[in-house]
Amino acid sequence: MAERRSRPSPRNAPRKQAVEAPDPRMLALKTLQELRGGEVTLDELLSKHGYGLPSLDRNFLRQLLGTTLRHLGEIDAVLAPRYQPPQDRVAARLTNILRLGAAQLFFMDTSDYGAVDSTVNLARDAGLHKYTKLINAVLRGLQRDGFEWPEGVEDWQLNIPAWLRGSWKKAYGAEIAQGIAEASLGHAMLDLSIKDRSQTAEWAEKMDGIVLPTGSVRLEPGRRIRDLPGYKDGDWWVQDAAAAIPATLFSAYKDKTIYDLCAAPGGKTMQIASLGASAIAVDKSEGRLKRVFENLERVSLGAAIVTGDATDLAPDTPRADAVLLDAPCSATGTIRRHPDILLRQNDKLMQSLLPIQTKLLNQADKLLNVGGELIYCTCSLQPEEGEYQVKSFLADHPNYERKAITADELGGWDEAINDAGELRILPIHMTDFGGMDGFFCARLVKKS
Ligand SMILES: C[S@@+](CC[C@H](N)C(=O)[O-])C[C@H]1O[C@@H](n2cnc3c(N)ncnc32)[C@H](O)[C@@H]1O
Repeated sequence: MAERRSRPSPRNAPRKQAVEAPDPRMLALKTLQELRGGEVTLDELLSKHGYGLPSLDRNFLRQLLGTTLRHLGEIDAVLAPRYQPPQDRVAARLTNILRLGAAQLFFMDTSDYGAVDSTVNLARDAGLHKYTKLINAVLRGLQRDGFEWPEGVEDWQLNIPAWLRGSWKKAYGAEIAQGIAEASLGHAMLDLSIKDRSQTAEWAEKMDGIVLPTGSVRLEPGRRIRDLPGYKDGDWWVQDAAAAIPATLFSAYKDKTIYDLCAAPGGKTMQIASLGASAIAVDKSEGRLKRVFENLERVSLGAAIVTGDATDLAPDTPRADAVLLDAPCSATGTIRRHPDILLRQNDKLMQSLLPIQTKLLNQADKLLNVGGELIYCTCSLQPEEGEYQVKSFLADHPNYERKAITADELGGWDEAINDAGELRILPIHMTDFGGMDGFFCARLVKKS
């Protein structure tokens, strides 16, 4: 399926312009190379590499990378019979150049000539002169023969890595797993949280959006955030509708103190503060905490901010009435927004996060007053990071019990509440409204 994009400045643009603005295709290659490390996200790399690019080129960069990542399995399958990566250190770069070329050829509205020619130029500019003939031959072959679809497979089977397909099938069954996979390859809507929740309907009307049962305002994607009414005055912030649910469960905590562990960039901190509670935002990343400061400032809300590893807080750190733990996770529920997860994440990496989540849960217990509530959530579809973590925490902490999340708290929406009273949101939920990110949330009470 073709995806629309704006055209970048042509490669044969006047020399002066080419020197001033870096080639977005070269930046796309650089980004793909850096994504392989697994640590840095596409959004972080896009802000680094896209910074200062003219907006047309920045859009093209984002679209080229998004398209390549969403179709990576198909692209690799169509390249495989025509190209064996050379056994030298340029192999990864060469493969990524071909992937970018094939993405433009088959999934974007670049002309065939433009896709082949610009990819050959990219290889030359990247210092791979030796391989320009090979690239030209592979892409011309693809252009001539079209997309030769491997037999007996569907696109989601190629584009979603086997470890994810297998884990979703095991957790949810074959049919739901396929639905999750297909939905994950789509595009996400634009969701907003309104600072004054009593004004939600008015803001939705002003922005031509709808109000979801859970209270978020939903807009069509592609709107320029800064141009929307209320942005400058800080009347709302961008926050995925599923991720916005946990903090709304604290509606009875006005004037109470709540730890927001793993808080950056601060979506949930702003929600807690807007409920009239005192938020203590803790995050180990100084860089990401800057975003919390900036966000709070824009929306004129306040919170205490602590920079540090939440698993390593001083033993005399004061306790609070509630703790929200939005633990670091594989984020496999957010592939629609972050298609780089398909390339960066793997089973081993996900497994390596489990002990950190357990440690953070144990620390959350130390910070919570008796009688208080601990809300644990992750934007992962993997039960190891959600249901199993909670089950094992409860087994180790008999002084806790689940407090079921109810449909009343979610505006009557009950599709995602499981038998244990936890929230297990799947990307196939709320399809009539454009779907949801995958998400898990459980509420636990400290009885003694
Ligand atoms: C899922 S994001 C949090 C999103 C945030 N709660 C929000 O709603 O905007 C996870 C965050 O956990 C932080 N983090 C990871 N390990 C941590 C630790 N041991 N202590 C404190 N923060 C940690 C990361 O820096 C990252 O900002």
